[in-house]
Amino acid sequence: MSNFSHQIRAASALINRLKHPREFSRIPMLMRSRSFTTIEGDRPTIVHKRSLDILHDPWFNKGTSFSMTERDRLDLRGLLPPSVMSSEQQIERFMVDLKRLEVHARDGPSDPNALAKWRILNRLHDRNETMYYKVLIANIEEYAPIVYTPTVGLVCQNYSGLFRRPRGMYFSAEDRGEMMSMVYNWPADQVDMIVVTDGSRILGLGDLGVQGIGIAIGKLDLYVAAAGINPQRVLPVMIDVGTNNEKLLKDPLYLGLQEHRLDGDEYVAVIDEFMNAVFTRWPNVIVQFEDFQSKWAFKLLQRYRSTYRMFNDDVQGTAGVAIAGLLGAVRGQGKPMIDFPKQKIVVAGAGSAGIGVLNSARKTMARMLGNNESAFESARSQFWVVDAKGLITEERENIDPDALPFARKVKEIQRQGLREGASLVEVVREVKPDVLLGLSAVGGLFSKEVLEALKGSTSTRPAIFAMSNPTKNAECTAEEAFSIVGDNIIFASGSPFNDVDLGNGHIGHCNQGNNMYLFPGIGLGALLSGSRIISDGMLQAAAECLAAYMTEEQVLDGVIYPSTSRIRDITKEVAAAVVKEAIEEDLAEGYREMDARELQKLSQEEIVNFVKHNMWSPEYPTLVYKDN
Ligand SMILES: NC(=O)c1ccc[n+]([C@@H]2O[C@H](COP(=O)([O-])OP(=O)(O)OC[C@H]3O[C@@H](n4cnc5c(N)ncnc54)[C@H](O)[C@@H]3O)[C@@H](O)[C@H]2O)c1
Ligand SMILES: O=C(O)C[C@H](O)C(=O)O
Ligand SMILES: [Mg+2]
Repeated sequence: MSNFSHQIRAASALINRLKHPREFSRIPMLMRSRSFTTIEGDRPTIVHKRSLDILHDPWFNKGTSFSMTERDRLDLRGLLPPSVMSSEQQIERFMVDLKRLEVHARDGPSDPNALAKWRILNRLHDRNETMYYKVLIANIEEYAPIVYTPTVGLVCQNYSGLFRRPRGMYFSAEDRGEMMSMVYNWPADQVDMIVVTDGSRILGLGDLGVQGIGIAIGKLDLYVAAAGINPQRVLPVMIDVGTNNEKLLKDPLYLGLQEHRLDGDEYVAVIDEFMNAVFTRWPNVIVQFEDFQSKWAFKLLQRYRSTYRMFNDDVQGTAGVAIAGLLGAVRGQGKPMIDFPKQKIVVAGAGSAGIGVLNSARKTMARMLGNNESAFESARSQFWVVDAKGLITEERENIDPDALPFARKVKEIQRQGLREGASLVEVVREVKPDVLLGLSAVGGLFSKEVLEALKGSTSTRPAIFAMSNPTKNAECTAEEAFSIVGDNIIFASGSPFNDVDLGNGHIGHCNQGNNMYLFPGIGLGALLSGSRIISDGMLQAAAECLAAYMTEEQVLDGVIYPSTSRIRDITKEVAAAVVKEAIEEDLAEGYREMDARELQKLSQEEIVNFVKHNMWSPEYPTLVYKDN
């Protein structure tokens, strides 16, 4: 199908799905004629170790849950207290310990116990993965902010002190020429998902060097919890090419290479070598690039996306989540989706995330306007982009080529009473936008003055997206947004905030606009489709699916993203949408016994079931010992 007709079809499908969100998102769960074997099925797991080696292996350890017969078979008798516990009892004991620290888990770093909770959870992760994921999945709303954003930011900042056991792999600039053999040091013969970072832009915390590995670990925790990727098949990776963080360069306890970052061709050669090595050992793996500084994020994406199964979460995952939220904000104003191209959008931040969102929002508008050149051009004029130097116009010197398509024309902005470099408050005051979206990494950027200016918005219900992470980098808090701009707004933030009591019996809803709603489904869908690449269409399908997940009633209540507690269900739907799109684009090559021809035959409902039955759940398998 040509790109053009595909996009037309996607636009009408989007409108259709959004008209009938329930039908699309609540596919009946009953199994139909076709049945699928799960990745694991009910087969026992073969282990080649016994005794203490089993107890010390978090992949196989069941702790006090080993039955007596298993204790006999695996030479464990006498190595554990005699009482055999059910996994529920095990969790109950663990939770007593964890709950001692219970204060306000959702407050992230402002919760003085967040790091202590992370430590307790991390120790469980290190000794018993099945139980760890059981706890995480059952309490995802409470513990996502601990193992993921925002606490993971604090973990990365304090990594040298927190480091106990290694998790994942480290490839350093000193490993050049060795990576192809090094990948064989990883114990798993099958790896489905790699999240890789070079630590150069960790959340809004800047260059954290080797300490950034925490981000890859946190993202993969969600891959297991939300997408049901088997934890034995995930691999967090840190590519340590040095750091430009002067504090770390001087810190005698820093665990990474204490030299300035490699750059230019040398840097690219390291990443090339890594990609070649991992795809040689695991040809079906999916590699998610995470928290690379913008300078490299786009270049590496362009370099690899048509040859490897990879995507950049900050550019592409964030774009999809933002589009879903922006469409939700239009519906939340009581307007039809098709009004999206009329929205005036001010974006603060023109880095990997901001530019990713802008490109995607512009394309979505253009599709709705007829998908031709003039539609694309007219969509451009809906955006005003402000970066560290103020409003970006054609007069900007040494303009970043990625930002150039969004530079305002001088005549245009003069008419609006603006100029090159105008401040955010001036832009908001003059433009009176429907949406103010922040991906600047500057905490408090949406100051009282800026929020006051937004009160002049021409929208009936202005939307504020304070998407920067972690909490202290959010452009404003939910409290500030509701108290200054008023009750009738839509608010979303990258890190979780509590809902706001508006004092009149009403609640100001705080949405979490975080790419966690998409990346696990994109990865799972790409894996199960067996697509060789991750196409724009697959990413668009993921975003549309998330947008369609919310009902009319919810969006009118200001709820534009689902609750984290729904993340496993959303991920399944998103993955199914990605698989379906891969099939339609003729990219799907199949997964295991489900080859491309079999995939082609599946109905929408069967695709959802196929996804569901390939999601790993944290249940202890029967262990069978076999000599190596
Ligand atoms: N919510 C999410 O899902 C999500 C996803 C990706 C990134 N993020 C967050 O977005 C932030 C930015 O990420 P990035 O990769 O684009 O970073 P980046 O460093 O590449 O870009 C930051 C941008 O903000 C601009 N900026 C700096 N100061 C500014 C100011 N005073 N006013 C306006 N703009 C200013 C910079 O000029 C730059 O264009 C980070 O905090 C990150 O955590 C959130
Ligand atoms: O990690 C997150 O919470 C979202 C995003 O990928 C970010 O870089 O901030
Ligand atoms: Mg990120």
